[in-house]
Amino acid sequence: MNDTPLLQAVDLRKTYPSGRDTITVLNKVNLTVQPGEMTAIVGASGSGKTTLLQILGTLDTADSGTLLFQGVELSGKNESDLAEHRNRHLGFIFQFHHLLPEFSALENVMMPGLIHGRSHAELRKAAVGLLERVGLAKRLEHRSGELSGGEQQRVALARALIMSPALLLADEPTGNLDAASGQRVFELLQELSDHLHLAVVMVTHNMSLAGAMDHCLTLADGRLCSTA
Ligand SMILES: Nc1ncnc2c1ncn2[C@@H]1O[C@H](COP(=O)(O)OP(=O)(O)OP(=O)(O)O)[C@@H](O)[C@H]1O
Repeated sequence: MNDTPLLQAVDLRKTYPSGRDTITVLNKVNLTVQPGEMTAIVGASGSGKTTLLQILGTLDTADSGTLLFQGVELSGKNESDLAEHRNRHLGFIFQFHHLLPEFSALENVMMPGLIHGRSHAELRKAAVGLLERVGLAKRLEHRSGELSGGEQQRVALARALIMSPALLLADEPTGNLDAASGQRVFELLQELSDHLHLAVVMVTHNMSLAGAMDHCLTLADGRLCSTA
């Protein structure tokens, strides 16, 4: 059996300049994510959760430490290789979802696949399926700028999943959803994790969701620890 972790972060350190000083946001952060595992990251505002997620997604770099994906070190790769890595393996969902407001929900979800040359018919089918699963079957042709905040967040989730990523990095994906929609999004992620081995690393302030995931880790004082 291949037990190479999907993602492994070793001794990540990240500092930011702050006036004459530097602040250490991450200090020897270690994290291992196996295929299909759901990991919650919780912590106080400003503790570095978003910074960590961005580094795990290669959207930012650590000052030191190692990041491995399927056993391959990413640290030395150039930007075009990293972009290819993100497109092939990662899905992102952030609080600010960056949908294209003039395009329909369906077009927004299909967009990443169209850019990468997938067939229109196959993509449309997959996008419709995902939008149905996030409860937006009746909003396919709505322009995304005319959807509610929660609906836009669900479109963003469907878009993040259209390329069948191995790892979804999610920053507060249920933050602006009502409880029922948040629960539905969470159940969809659980189903994808169970059936398709989608791994999820999710920053959340929702402790009941965090507690329902395989692992719940707290970021505090630059360190990541198991939540008691
Ligand atoms: N580009 C930057 N330059 C300087 N400081 C930064 C930068 N980005 C983040 N920080 C600082 O790093 C710390 C961690 O920020 P980060 O956004 O990762 O926290 P967070 O845990 O995600 O917070 P929240 O829960 O409020 O979203 C904060 O003190 C923030 O001010």
